[in-house]
Amino acid sequence: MFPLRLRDVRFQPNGRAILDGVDLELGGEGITLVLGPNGAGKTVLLRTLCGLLEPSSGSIDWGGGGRPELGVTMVFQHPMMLRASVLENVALALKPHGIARRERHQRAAKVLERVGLAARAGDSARQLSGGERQRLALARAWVTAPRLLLLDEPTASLDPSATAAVERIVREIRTDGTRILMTTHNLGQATRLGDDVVFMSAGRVREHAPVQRFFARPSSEEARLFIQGELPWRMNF
Ligand SMILES: Nc1ncnc2c1ncn2[C@@H]1O[C@H](COP(=O)(O)OP(=O)(O)OP(=O)(O)O)[C@@H](O)[C@H]1O
Repeated sequence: MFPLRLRDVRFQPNGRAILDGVDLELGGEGITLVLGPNGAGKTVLLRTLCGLLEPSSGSIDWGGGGRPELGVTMVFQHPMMLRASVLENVALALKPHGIARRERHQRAAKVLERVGLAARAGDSARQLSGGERQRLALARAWVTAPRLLLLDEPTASLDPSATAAVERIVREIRTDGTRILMTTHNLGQATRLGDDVVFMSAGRVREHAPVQRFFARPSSEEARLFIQGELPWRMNF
């Protein structure tokens, strides 16, 4: 599946360029943070990689082949919970993988322990708080051991302790061998979690750099201004 190469990828519904010629290459390991101002096309990029949106033109090369049917999973900013128990929400994610019901439940129970939701296994998933929902959504993805996990602002509406819990889980998923591509507006989070940064604006990738270098010496003026606009806010708290 890797290296994953995007060449001149465009998404232009009704002629408006949402992705305006994205070039990007991703190796098989680590956590890549996708940063950029509102409307830059970050979510659209993730949805395109997930197969939810079809590019208007350009090519996406998954390590020499097409997008694998299983192995790419996306967790949305506001994940939908099935009207079922917490355990069932996780176990059902394994159904397309052809795993028997009993084993689905066993694997789901193990993952729920890892995200700190074992005690809630029998509760209705729809009763969970925002932070618990995000942890459940991550468990649903993790249980399938995806090769690539796409996370769209997973901590956008969470308090600091729920955010820290999600960050810990994301690190563990990565340690288990999953490649992660994640959007965030939290620059502190980017420095805590990221190996590298993809900076987007106006539908294009302007910069792709190791996280320290991006924050210390952004190569574009636009990235520098973006960082300056955000960092004082982060440092005041
Ligand atoms: N399926 C779609 N069809 C047409 N336009 C879309 C579609 N999805 C998103 N857009 C538009 O594409 C632009 C980029 O949206 P996107 O959600 O990718 O931005 P973003 O960088 O994730 O921004 P934010 O940081 O605010 O979440 C927006 O103007 C949005 O309205």
